[in-house]
Amino acid sequence: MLNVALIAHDNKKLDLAMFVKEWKSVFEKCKLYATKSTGKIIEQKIGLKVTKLESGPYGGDLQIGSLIVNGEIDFVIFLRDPLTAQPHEPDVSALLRVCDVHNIPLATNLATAEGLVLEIKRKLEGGE
Ligand SMILES: O=C(CO)COP(=O)(O)O
Repeated sequence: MLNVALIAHDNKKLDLAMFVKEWKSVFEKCKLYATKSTGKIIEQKIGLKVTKLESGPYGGDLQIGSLIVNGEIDFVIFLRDPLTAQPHEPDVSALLRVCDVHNIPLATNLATAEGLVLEIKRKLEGGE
């Protein structure tokens, strides 16, 4: 089982939901984690089960970061809003940093997310 964290800032939540819908056949084979509002949208709009953590501004990014440190996340898709300042920017940076510290594949835009989901699909199909 592959563990995937899905996170999106408000202006990117629709993009993420559409992306997850497009690749539902892949994501339904993964264990999904998300920050609270992102997870709710994925559950309600796509019908996938998601383990929901706190909302990003309330520490959810740090909780995902902690899961990464514990070796419990294999892939992260985090659609950030590059045009809006976030009150919890230090938490966002910390999450990105632990991905790099632990060499966890991280997509922060749809183009890279596409590449990442193809890699998830390849792994699920037993590819090395
Ligand atoms: O703020 C976030 C990531 O930094 C996402 O949090 P929500 O999914 O709760 O909106």
